[in-house]
Amino acid sequence: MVIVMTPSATESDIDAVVAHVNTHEGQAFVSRGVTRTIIGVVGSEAVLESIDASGLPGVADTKRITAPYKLVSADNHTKRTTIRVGGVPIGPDTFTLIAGPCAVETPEQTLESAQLAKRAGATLLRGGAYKPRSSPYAFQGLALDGLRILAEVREVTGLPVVTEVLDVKDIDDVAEYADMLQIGTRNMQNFGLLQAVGSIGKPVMIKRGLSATYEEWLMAAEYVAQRGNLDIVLCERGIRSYEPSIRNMFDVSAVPMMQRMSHLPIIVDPSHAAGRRDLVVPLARAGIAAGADGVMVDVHPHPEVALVDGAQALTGESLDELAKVVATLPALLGRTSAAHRAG
Ligand SMILES: O=C[C@H](O)[C@H](O)COP(=O)(O)O
Ligand SMILES: C=C(OP(=O)(O)O)C(=O)O
Repeated sequence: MVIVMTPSATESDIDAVVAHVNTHEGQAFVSRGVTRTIIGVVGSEAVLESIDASGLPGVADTKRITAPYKLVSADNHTKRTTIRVGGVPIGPDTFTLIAGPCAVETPEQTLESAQLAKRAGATLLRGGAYKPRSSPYAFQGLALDGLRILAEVREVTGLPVVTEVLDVKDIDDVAEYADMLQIGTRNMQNFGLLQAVGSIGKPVMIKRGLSATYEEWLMAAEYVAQRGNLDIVLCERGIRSYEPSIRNMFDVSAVPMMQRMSHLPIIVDPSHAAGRRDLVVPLARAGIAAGADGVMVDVHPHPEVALVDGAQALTGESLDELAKVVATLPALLGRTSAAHRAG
């Protein structure tokens, strides 16, 4: 970490900062320049976490340069990044709705879901062909057949496809059909998978791990970036909590925090956070209001017979309600809707 002093900082301001660092068991190295003084601070992660010098007299800025994630860090980025998925932008100036079925079940169900999604304002289609299920006896997805269905539905609707890859052995297949590859919550720290998707040159969405800290999440993104791929979208999807009436605890702070810690786009998935239809739109509203660059939701034409996560799928009135929110709220916050732009 470095602490940058203002040009008018006095010797006693500098001494006070050094004393502050020392009382937190850090080591301070004072470097005096022509116009200002910079204090380098060395210490363990915990020590650096505990030192907050930002409010001390004469301090202009504090910068952590010891972050274990560097390429995805906000440091040295004056503007947050916009990435493109099949021509659709995701970034700070636009708002992107990604919607579709949790799982690809049949060609008809996928097409109907995509049409519902598009009508609600989605410009990207989500849908899982490889499903990460808690039970090995639960529906695991249609695999390659599911990918082919997604590609057919893309042809008909024009919606680029976001779909999950679970295993390194499937990356080539998924990359052949997908416009963006999704790393699910359960694989956020599957480092071999992260490195492998980082090498294929297609956008990657990284969902926050079930109990991951912000730093762990960004280190996961760093694994992808380190392989040369900076086209990464972060997705907050709720974390494990002790509250049984909701599936996961939607962490709205993750949105502004990711925007402070990283230059990458951040979207939210209120469906997997809530696990129940009646909470999806309120959580989507909260995510958008907090500054999310997009929202990803599950939709299904007949949730009562869905093979995965029917309880959280939007349909009918709940989907209409979401459509109203995405048509109005992002614009109020100065965002334009992310229309498809080729190239
Ligand atoms: O996207 C859906 C996931 O595969 C699903 O949420 C997994 O959860 P479950 O297998 O515990 O139902
Ligand atoms: C499995 C999914 O989500 P998560 O990894 O967040 O559970 C999904 O989006 O299909």
